[in-house]
Amino acid sequence: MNWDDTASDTTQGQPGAPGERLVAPSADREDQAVEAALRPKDLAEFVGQERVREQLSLVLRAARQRGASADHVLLSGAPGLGKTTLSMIIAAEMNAPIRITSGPAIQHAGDLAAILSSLTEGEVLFLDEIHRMSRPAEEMLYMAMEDFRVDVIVGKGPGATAIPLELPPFTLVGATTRAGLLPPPLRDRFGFTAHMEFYAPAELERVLHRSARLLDVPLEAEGAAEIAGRSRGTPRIANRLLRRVRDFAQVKADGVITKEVAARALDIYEVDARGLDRLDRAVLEALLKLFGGGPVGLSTLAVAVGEESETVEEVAEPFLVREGLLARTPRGRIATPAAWAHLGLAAPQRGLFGQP
Ligand SMILES: Nc1ncnc2c1ncn2[C@@H]1O[C@H](COP(=O)(O)OP(=O)(O)OP(=O)(O)O)[C@@H](O)[C@H]1O
Repeated sequence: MNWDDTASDTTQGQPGAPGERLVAPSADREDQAVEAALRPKDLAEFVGQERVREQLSLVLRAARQRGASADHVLLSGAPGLGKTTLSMIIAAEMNAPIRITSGPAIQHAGDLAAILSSLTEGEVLFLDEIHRMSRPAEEMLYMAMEDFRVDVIVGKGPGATAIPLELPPFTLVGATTRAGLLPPPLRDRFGFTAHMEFYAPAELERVLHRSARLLDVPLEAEGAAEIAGRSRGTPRIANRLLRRVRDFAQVKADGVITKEVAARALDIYEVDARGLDRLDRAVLEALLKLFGGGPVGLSTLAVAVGEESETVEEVAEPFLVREGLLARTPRGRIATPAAWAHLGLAAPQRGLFGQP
């Protein structure tokens, strides 16, 4: 098979700036366009998250038996793990319509009142990034969740009056990256809270096989394993990598995604066997090769890789820490023995107190 000229025609615009990263967990425009087609439609189709699925299935079945709307549900977890998908499944399982909005879109209590007052009985309201709602809207939500009622304030100053507005029973599904970001009074008003975990490689393989079937892409078991291992525990990233590998398989091979095709394609896109991309590797390499594994301060490390401190701290480090390759200590960033091993370098011998 001839792989020769691949690097020159497939790396255009990849992966440089954080927004363009192939391994970014948040959705880009292409993801948004194709994700609807790949979303599982019911709980049985939703891969992994066994405990959440089991608990949610009980909550929904009990509500259906009572003929009532389901309890409010809070979903916490990193981007791309399936919170939006799950909210749509909740609506589908309850045979109810769904309204989708997000915290940042609700800046005034009036915005929320308008949405709440137009809900129909049993409707599911999905509020993404619920921790980013404005304070007055948040307070209005407390009452809406508990009593299915809001007070709409009319007028200003001493003449202002509160007009109570009855709401039909609805189910709020709130999503947040961290439940700890929510004020306790809001958190307490959810009847069911689910924390979504990163997916195991075998689960991502199932996600990939399902997506490949829907996209009509021939995917071998070992090809799926290769992509899953590089997908950072995140279905959205797995699906995105699958699309890039499919392009490669189509242009440079016979269309079938084998282990070799997947590895070769993702090497070209600089997503390594553990899911690190160019920026992650640059940070790790600087830490090991320039600073002997640390400790080194964040700003020094950032200058060494030619990035802003925030980019290193918010874009590269969380995954490196999660993978156990880098640790943040009061004295600075340090590499773990796994980091040396991952880059194929020998770790220096250290003295009792960490000095080389
Ligand atoms: N458990 C799963 N099984 C199969 N596919 C999944 C699963 N979870 C997520 N996906 C796929 O990953 C994509 C991203 O999922 P989704 O949009 O629900 O993530 P999210 O957690 O809401 O992300 P964000 O926080 O960025 O909105 C979807 O297209 C969906 O197809």
